[in-house]
Amino acid sequence: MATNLKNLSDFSHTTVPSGKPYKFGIVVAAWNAEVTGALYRGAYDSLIKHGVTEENITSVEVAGSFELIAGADLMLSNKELDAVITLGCVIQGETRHFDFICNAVANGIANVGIKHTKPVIFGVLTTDNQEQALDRAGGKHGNKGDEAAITAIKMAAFTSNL
Ligand SMILES: Nc1c(NC[C@H](O)[C@H](O)[C@H](O)CO)[nH]c(=O)[nH]c1=O
Ligand SMILES: CC(=O)[C@@H](O)COP(=O)(O)O
Repeated sequence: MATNLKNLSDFSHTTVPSGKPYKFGIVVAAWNAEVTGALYRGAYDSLIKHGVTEENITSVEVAGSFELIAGADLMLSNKELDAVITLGCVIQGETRHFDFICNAVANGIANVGIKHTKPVIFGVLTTDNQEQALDRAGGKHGNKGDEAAITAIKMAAFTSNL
C-alpha cells in the first residue's frame, strides 16, 4: 500500500502559515492513552513550532473518542477559538462496536464544525491493532497529531482570509 512508502506527516513539500494570530482548542480522548498522549504531544509541539503562543492553546481531556463530539461542541460554545483539534484512537475489538464508534465520531465531529462554522480537525486514529496506532503516533508513519495541528493552522489562516 502507498502508506508503507512514506511518512504521512511530512509537510516539507507544503507551506505552513504562521499560527501566531490564532487561538486553538485541543480535545483529547483518554482511551488508549499511550497513543493519544503521543498524538497530543505531536499536536501541541507542532502548534508551538509554527508560532502559536501557549496562552492561545486550550486543552481538555474527555473519556473516549465518542465524547470528542461533545467536547468540541462545548469548547466552541464557550470559547472564542479559530479551530479545534480532536485527538483519539479507536482500536478494533471483538465486536462491531468499533464500526459504530468510528462512524458516529467522524460524522459527529464533522457536524460540530458545520454547526459552529469553525474548522474542527479529525485527528482520530481508527486502526486494526495497537501497532498500527503507535506507527501513526510518532512511529514509522509519522504522527497524526502533527498532521492535525498543521491542518488546523492552515484552516485558521484560510478562514481568516475569507
Ligand atoms: N473502544 C474505544 C472507545 N470506546 C469508548 C467510547 O469512545 C465512549 O467513551 C463510550 O462508548 C461511552 O460513551 N473509545 C476510544 O476512544 N477508543 C476505543 O478503542
Ligand atoms: C472500539 C471499541 O469500543 C472496542 O475496543 C471495544 O471492544 P469490543 O468490541 O471487544 O467490545
